[in-house]
Amino acid sequence: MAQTKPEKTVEWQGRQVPVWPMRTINYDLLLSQDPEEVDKVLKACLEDGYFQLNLDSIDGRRMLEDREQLLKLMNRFFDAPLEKKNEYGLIDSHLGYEPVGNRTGAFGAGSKDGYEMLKVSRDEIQQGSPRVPSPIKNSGDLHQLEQVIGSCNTITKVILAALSTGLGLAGKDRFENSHRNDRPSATTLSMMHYLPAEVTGQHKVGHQKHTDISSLTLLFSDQWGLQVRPPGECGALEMGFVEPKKNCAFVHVGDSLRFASGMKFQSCIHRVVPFDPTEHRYSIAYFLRAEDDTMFMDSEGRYVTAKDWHDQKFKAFTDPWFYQAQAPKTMILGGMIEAGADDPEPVAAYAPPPVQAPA
Ligand SMILES: O=C(O)CCC(=O)C(=O)O
Ligand SMILES: [Fe+2]
Repeated sequence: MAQTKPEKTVEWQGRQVPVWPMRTINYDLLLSQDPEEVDKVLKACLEDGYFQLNLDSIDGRRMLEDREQLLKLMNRFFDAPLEKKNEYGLIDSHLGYEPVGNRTGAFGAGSKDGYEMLKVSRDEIQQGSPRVPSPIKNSGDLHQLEQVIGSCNTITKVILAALSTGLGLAGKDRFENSHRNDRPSATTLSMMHYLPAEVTGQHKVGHQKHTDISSLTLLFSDQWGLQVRPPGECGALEMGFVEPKKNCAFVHVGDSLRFASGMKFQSCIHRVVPFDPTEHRYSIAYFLRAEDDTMFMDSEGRYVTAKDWHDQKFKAFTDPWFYQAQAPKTMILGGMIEAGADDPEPVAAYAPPPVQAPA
C-alpha cells in the first residue's frame, strides 16, 4: 500500500513491531466482477502481494461456517494420539501428516518449526478416495472436508478470474485455464496446529520466512502470529504483524502466480512467530496450485513446470538448514528482493520459564 512507516505498532518481545495495513477486498463485489473491485484486487497483487478478503455476504458466509466446522474437526484430529495422526505419514509433499519440527523454524538457522500439520489433496477429495487418517475418516468428516475444499476452490477461482480480467487476459491465456479442476495439481487443504513453546521446547517455534509455492493462498486464522514483509517502494520493509479481522481471510499471491504474471505480481514474504507463546494457534490454508504440467519461467530464469517448482521448493523447505542454504538463493523467497534484517534487534526466541523448586 505504498507505505513506508507503520501507523500502528504492537508490543512483541519487548519492542514495538509494525502492524502493516492491508487492502480489503469485498468478495461479494468480486463475484460480480465489479470493475472497481477488480481494479483494487489487481493493484493489491501488483503492489503488495497480499490482501484481506471480506467474506461477510451470503456467499462468503458459507465459507465462514465451513471454517468453524473445520476447526472442530481439527481440534479432534490434533487431540488424537501421534500414531493415529501419523497413520500414513507424509504420503506426498502436498498430502499427509507432518509432525512438529520437520522444517526450519521462525528464527532461521538452528530453529525448527513449532507446528504439526495435516494436508488433504483436492484431487483425492474430487476422486472420492482421500487418504486421511482414521480419527477424521468417517463420512461426516469427509463431507466436511469436501465442503471446505469446494468453498475455497470457488473463492480462489473467483479471485483468479478477476486477476485475469484485470490484466486483460483472454481465452486460453486466462489464469483459470491453467487451474482446471480435472487436471492433476498439488492443490491442497492444509490444517496447522502451532504448539506453545513450553511443549515443543524453545528451539521449535513458528514457521520460517518464505513465499508460498502456490498461485493463491486462502488463509484463515483468528489468532495473531502472521507477519509479512511489505515490498514497499524502496526495497522491502521490516517484518510486521497483520491483524486478523473478523469475517476476513488473508490472501497471498504465491510464486506460481508471480511467475505466470511475468513477475508483475509481488509474492508475499511471510512467517509465523509465537505472538503469545503460551497459546495453541490454529490456522487453515488452501493452496490453489497450477496444473502440474504448467510451464513458467522461475526466479532463476529457468523454464520449470509447476510440479517441478513445487517439488524443488518443498525439498528446500524441509531440508536441514545446511542444505537449504545451498538451494538457489531465490528459491525460498520466489525471487523477491529484501532489504535489511527481519528484526532490527536480535529476537530472543521464547524461552520457557525455569521450573521453580518447591519451597
Ligand atoms: O499458519 C499460518 O498462518 C501461515 C502458514 C503458512 O505460511 C504456510 O503454510 O505456508
Ligand atoms: Fe506460507
